[in-house]
Amino acid sequence: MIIINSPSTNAYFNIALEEYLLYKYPTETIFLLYINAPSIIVGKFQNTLAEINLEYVKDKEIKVVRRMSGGGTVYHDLGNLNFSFHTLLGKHDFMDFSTFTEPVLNVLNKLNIPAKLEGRNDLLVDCKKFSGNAKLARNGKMIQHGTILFDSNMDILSDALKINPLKYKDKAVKSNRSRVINLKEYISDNTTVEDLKQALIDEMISKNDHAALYHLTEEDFLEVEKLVETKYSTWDWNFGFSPKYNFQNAIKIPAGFIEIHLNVVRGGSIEEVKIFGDFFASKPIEELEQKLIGLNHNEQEIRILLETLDLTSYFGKVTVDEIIELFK
Ligand SMILES: Nc1ncnc2c1ncn2[C@@H]1O[C@H](COP(=O)(O)OC(=O)CCCC[C@@H]2CCSS2)[C@@H](O)[C@H]1O
Repeated sequence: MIIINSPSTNAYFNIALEEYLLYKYPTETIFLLYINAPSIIVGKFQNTLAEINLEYVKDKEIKVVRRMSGGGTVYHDLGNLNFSFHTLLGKHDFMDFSTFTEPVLNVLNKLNIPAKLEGRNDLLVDCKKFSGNAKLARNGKMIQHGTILFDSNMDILSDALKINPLKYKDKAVKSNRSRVINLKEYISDNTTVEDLKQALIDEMISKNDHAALYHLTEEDFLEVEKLVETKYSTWDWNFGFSPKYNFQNAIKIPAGFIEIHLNVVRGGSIEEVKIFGDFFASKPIEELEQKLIGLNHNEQEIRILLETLDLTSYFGKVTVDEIIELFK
């Protein structure tokens, strides 16, 4: 067993590292640990925009990253530890989460934390969730990974995942929103998330005869960085990859209100647009609708278009910023 303690706290890097390891080590068992700076990790089959509070996330410079495994959206920060088991596919029951949550529960139970696996894939203490777990199969291997909320900022977690359920309609996987808790509340001494990480490494070394720590090489870094650049830091993967959806929103403007309906296809581009409201315009609104078709549902791209147009001729007196609100 290879144990890797990632030296990076960059969520793009660590999520890319998971994919990289699948191909670098097609047969080895790996135990990977990583901690990410503030970030939101979205499940592979989710609609990112429907799961996150985009304005808040941008404001707080929280990274948004889509991972390879299914399941819901979680928040990470420096108080949240992630653990990841990579094994040969077929060696274990793919539906069962207990084998790879057991080492974590062992360590926590030794610290007198009454943690348990509940439902299919959550670890709970006193009915509150501190760990979400997910799986994926690829290249003959499987990864089971999970979070551990140890000392995370729960206000930011909850604000970053606050959504308006009325704006998006889609068949994407939805998150299972739960009551969450930090394990720190169950520990009286000054144990840190790093101590917990070390305890997990010690547990794996003591239970596995051939466990050895591996340090990423310069070449590993370069390869992972390539994946970051081409996939894990891109809008196309993190947002555009979402399944098709319908979006609707309305705003007030000085003259009245504007309502919009968008159909967005996989890949993120706008396929259909309907705009209506009680504004008076000199130009037909269909002309603007037509210009929006083919653009990505992405603030930057829409802003570039809006800035070239005379919006007043469509809506009466409005600003670009007002109309941008319509698309959020
Ligand atoms: N960090 C963290 N840990 C545990 N639970 C969380 C966390 N952040 C948010 N949540 C809660 O879980 C639900 C979503 O639950 P849901 O069951 O929908 O999704 C998951 O659990 C996915 C776990 C993915 C684990 C990967 C491991 C390494 S990279 S990410 C969310 O709405 C919150 O209520």
